[in-house]
Amino acid sequence: MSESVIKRKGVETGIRGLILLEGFLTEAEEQTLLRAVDGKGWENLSKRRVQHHGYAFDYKVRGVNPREKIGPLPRFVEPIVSRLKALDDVGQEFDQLTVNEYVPGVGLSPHVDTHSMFTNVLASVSLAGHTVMEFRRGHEKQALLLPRRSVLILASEARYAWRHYIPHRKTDPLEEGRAVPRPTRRVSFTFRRIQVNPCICDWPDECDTRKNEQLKILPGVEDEYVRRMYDAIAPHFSSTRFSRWPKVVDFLNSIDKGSVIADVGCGNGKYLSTRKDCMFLASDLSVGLVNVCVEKSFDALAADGLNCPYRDSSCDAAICIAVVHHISSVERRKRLIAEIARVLRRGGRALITAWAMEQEKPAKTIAKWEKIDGNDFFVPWHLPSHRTQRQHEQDPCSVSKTTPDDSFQVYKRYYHLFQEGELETLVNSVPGARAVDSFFDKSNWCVIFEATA
Ligand SMILES: O=C(O)CCC(=O)C(=O)O
Ligand SMILES: [Fe+2]
Repeated sequence: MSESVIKRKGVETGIRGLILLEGFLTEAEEQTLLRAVDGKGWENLSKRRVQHHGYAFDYKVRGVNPREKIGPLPRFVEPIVSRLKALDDVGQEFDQLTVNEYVPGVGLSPHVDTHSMFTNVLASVSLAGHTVMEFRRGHEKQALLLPRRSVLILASEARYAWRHYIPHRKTDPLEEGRAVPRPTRRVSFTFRRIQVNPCICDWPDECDTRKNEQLKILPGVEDEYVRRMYDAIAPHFSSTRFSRWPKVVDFLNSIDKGSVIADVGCGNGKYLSTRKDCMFLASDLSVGLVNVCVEKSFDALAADGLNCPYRDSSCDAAICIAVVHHISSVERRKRLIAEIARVLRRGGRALITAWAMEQEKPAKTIAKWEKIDGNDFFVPWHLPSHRTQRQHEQDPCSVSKTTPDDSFQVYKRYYHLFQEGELETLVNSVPGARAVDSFFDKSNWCVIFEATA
């Protein structure tokens, strides 16, 4: 088909970068494509059937692993892919194809195709029947009929800033108040091109690359009431932290000899000598605590657990003890788990522990702590004045208090306390992590998870 017979529409929706080309496929081409996909295996999702070609699609990350290429796109789509490439508005080769099959009542939830995973242009061809796709950006909403054999091209603003979805219904209200039933079947071919570089689009609010960058920045509360607080109290804190928790020791003892174990948030390094036959990669956000480890002749480096300085799949096991409760948002807590899962090899296990809301002696703990909001608290640390680094200086993250016999500075420590089930849910919400055990121990919630990717 020559480009001249293609009727351009969609620009009138006011969505910049959206183009709808009607009659993009001939009836013969449509039949060929449908026969080809029907001859292949479908994957059943909860409501629709799908096929993925080029790269496997992972719905948890709404994208693909660029290293897991299945192969080139199937031969039967080659003519379509070259015709799309020849269009001025496309001008690129596609290497990933998702085929979706919809029956009446089944739609697609609002989403923006993951910025960091795919390039600037997406193309979706409608076969076997039409649908109505809706687009949302803030309070703006537009509906567009996608006729059978048309192709929808989403580029720039339409691709990056507008959410698209197909309402889950059996009829669509079209113009003049007419209710038009959905066809018995619609099959769409969505073509994308994998991208390996971070997204540099102009729409940061919908951009996962930017959101991830943002997550790397230490928020003020963690900088002041975690990092600097530990720097200030490190030697005193360390002098109170020598007993090792039996559950952590049990976990470490379950790991194979010769393993590489990441200790993310290693504190004063009290677990680093547990397994002489394994290698520990120890890190902590607090330089003060890292210095304590170094003074004990351990190797440790100052690094944020949300940016572990290790290669993917480089560790066999990990521990992250009493760290995640110091992270001040759900997104950042997820990022910590995701980082641990990333550095673990597939099947590698991590033990993660966090202080519980369900404290065993609430009168001595929660009742005395300063509630910030929800399950977030400031927990005091009393640092005797003779242990302060700068005895005459007032550390900005502490308040001085004087008792008749001694004087000390009180440091506030930020904690998000976990409720029953919360840590497990958090772990399971992270792609590539799956909780395999969960228990309560000494006012802590503990989860052992496995890296699945
Ligand atoms: O069915 C369609 O046309 C769109 C599919 C889609 O948006 C997607 O798979 O991301
Ligand atoms: Fe999409």
